[in-house]
Amino acid sequence: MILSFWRYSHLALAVSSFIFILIASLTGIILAVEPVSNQLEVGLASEATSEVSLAQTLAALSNRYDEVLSVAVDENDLVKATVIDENGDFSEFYINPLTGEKTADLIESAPIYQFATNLHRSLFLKSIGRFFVGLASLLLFFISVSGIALIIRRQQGIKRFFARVLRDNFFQYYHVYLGRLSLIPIVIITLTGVYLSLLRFEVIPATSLSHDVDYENIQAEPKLATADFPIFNDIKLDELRTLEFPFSDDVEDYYLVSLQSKEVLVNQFTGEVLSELKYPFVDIASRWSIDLHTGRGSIFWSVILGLASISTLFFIYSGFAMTLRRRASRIKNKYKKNQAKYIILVGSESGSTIRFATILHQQLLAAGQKSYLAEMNRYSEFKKMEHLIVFAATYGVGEPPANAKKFEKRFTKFSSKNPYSFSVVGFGSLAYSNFCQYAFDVDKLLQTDSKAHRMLEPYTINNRSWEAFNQWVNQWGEHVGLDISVPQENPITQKRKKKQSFEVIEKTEACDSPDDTFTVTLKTDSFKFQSGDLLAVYPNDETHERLYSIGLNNRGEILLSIKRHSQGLCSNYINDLKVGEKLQASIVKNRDFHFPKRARKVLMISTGTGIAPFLGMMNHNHKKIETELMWGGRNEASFELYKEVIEGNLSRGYLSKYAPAYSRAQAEKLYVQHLVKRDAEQIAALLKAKGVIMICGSIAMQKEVTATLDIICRKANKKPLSYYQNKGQLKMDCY
Ligand SMILES: Cc1cc2nc3c(=O)[nH]c(=O)nc-3n(C[C@H](O)[C@H](O)[C@H](O)COP(=O)(O)O)c2cc1C
Repeated sequence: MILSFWRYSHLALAVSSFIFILIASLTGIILAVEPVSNQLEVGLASEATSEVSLAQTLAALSNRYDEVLSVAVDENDLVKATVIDENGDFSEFYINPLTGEKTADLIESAPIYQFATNLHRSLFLKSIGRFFVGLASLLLFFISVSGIALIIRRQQGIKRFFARVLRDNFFQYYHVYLGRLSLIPIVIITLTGVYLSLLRFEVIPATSLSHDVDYENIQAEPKLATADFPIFNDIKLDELRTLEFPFSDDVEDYYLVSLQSKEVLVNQFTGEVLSELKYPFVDIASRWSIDLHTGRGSIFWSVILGLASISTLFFIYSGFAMTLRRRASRIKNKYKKNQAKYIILVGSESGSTIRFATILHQQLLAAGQKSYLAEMNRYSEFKKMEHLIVFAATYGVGEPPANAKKFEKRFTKFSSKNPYSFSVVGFGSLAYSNFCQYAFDVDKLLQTDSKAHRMLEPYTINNRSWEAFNQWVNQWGEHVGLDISVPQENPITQKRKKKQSFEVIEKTEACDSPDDTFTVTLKTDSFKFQSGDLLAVYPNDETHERLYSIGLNNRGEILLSIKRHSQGLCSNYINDLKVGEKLQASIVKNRDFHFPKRARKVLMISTGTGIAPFLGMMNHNHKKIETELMWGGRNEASFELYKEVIEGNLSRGYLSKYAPAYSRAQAEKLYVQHLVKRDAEQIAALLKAKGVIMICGSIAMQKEVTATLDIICRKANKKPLSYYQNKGQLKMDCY
């Protein structure tokens, strides 16, 4: 519920103000360039410093010009003067404060900046426009606040606000990632924008100082030369905002000196201070607001403001892309809830699970079955229900998604009168330590109903795998006696990966290996990839793909290790390829499973063909990061396939240690989790010292190893394994 509130607020605010924010961001980008170009343009003009006094500058100016009207220091700290020259002409320019010499003309704002300024400030609509711009600024501030709440929730706590973001999909990832980076500038831009609007509409009253001068007793004697006024000798140029000269020779007219924090009136003949008043807070705050909002005077801050504006454009785009994706997964039903025999309930946060559920729902309808699809929060009594199917994603720390939070309560409230069968499918990601936890919780809950009969064990689907979903539908169809199947081509991730030919340049034969395993080396020209990325191979048609973990050999070619399954379409297809032949495949980036660039120590754990990415990683461990490989296979003979690479890397120092766990080499079975347990102390120390553990291989092995690691972490380091996983110290790619 909490999440929904923030999410809907975030979205509603964004929708209601998006046009204004779009205009403000676009013009903001243009306006951020102006202070930078101004500073570069007047780069040679002299700066005001604490070395030069106002008196020195005034003396220099009076030697050069007939009449001086004012001296000012601008936001770039450059000194400018307004003078009347020998021809009686009025001019304003930058000066050298020591000589009074003109150094540069004043910069005129280019038409593009004037246009952008007007649009940015008032949309060319004067007061009404200014009002909407101010309001949009306030709304953007609230969007930022609701965004902070969403990030805290997503990152599982305020303390983890800046912890690594686990990558779910492109838009979500960068929305969060950039959101955190640009948060502070955006909050500053919005608050200062609101402040300036309040000032403009006099909600915050503008201040003017009211000096109390004793005109009765003003003296014109003793007369001093301006350059000898003690106050002008005391004022250094870096303290000055402006100095306005007296209008006339009347003794009542004075010098008006604006300093950074106060305003001073100075007798034009004697140099006596007539009045001195500090600026009120509103004035100081206004100057700060203008500087912070416009970036004037600071190239660094202008660049930050420009980047924040660009990020805002990305937030608009990615935010709407995510929303459209969610809306695309709205639920439609043909039958009423009490008419349907098949009830499909779905728990989904960002909508993808709804799309899987919809596909099953449509297949059932196409097969002439009465199916009803609903969100888990809408659970109630379904009078004709015979089969309940729950598709549940997991969020937070093994928690239900937003539209399933009320499920438990409703499930205990509404009980079914008739017996029914149920099957739970969990949607999650192995990148999280509580893989599909919520689906298991739902399965447990359903088992408490005496009318319910569990037809299938909970089935888990990692990263929206279409293949896994396909398999489950077939399995479930068989159990309920329905001939249904899902489309072969994944309609959810329609975006096709770019395919290319890969040439086989080396290969071993599965039949020569005791484990029916072989390696194949492939070459391609243009794809960029790293060890740990995946190769999606298409055996004979476009629809079936199989993913293999890539290792790079010394020449930068792809090395795959594949176990041939007797019925395996893809493994047999690759095994039958001859050197020189080509296969169609594409690269799938797997950024979360790349070799860490900065870790002090790395422990690689794998079984069977899961060794492939690690072979590649060690081949390219040029920095010689201390790296150990634990590998589980049947016996020494299984190791033969990889022996040359491993021994070569051990002797080069690219691999520090190789620890095998041969399950069948001795009477008692030895698995990698036993090695992990044996080396518990070193592993706990490795994690403490910011080392990284990488796991690749079967899911069964992954479960055993992570359970053992969790015990070690809790015992030795008093922290769960998820603590290290969240810090990016545990990387997994299991299948
Ligand atoms: C913030 C966040 C937390 C997540 N937590 C888990 C988790 O604890 N366990 C898990 O298996 N998957 C977790 N996932 C992965 C999602 O369950 C998975 O991406 C799922 O396919 C999303 O389905 P949906 O699009 O229907 O919401 C998480 C994803 C995000 C963005």
